[in-house]
Amino acid sequence: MLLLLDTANLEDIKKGIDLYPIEGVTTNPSIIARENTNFLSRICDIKDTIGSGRMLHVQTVGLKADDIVREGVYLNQLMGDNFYVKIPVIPEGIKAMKVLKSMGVATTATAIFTPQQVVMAARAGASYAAPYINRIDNIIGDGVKVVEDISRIISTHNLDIKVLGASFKNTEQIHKACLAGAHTITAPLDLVETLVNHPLTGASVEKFSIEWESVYGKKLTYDF
Ligand SMILES: O=C[C@H](O)COP(=O)(O)O
Repeated sequence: MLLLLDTANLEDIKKGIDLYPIEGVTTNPSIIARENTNFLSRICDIKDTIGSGRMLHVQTVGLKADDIVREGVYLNQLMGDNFYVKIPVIPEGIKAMKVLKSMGVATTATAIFTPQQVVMAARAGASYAAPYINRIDNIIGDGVKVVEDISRIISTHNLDIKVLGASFKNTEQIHKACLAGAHTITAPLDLVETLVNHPLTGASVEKFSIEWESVYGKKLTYDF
């Protein structure tokens, strides 16, 4: 179970990798546009910030297979290790996944709303599939059930693809997607923080400090 940050905000990425066991970053065109900055220099800054040991999944913007492949090859050469070209599961995207697979470039299938899209992406050679849990819930679907079905199809048919749960809006969706078999989760930093923070944890720590300080004061007893 891996945890990624779904953001292109450098401050959030720095804070996230400093505090938490973050294994990488995912972006899409909306996330980049929100930063309103130069796309390529921001992607390079993200890569420099996370290093080569963490994954980076960057989405293409082309709508034709040739354009997607051209973008993918360029970004892959620029980013080096641990890079995934994130491609929507439109027909031209599936074609691009096949071509990139034949060129040895790793891809992540995104904008997934149905399990059959994952079957298609897996056969086309994608390494990850990103179902949009909250966007499915928003159309009165069941995002977690889609993850469950995807996980079942992957294991039943021994497909070589991992589930990268995306589009989360609350902790419950993340919790249930993990139970449903999501291999990796991507979420913005504020949501990742809700996975750690709990009022009773905070209250317990506060009580420890009060009781310690009532006897020993604020100083530690260690002789560093
Ligand atoms: O690229 C995938 C994002 O996780 C989509 O998230 P969103 O539904 O919050 O825009």
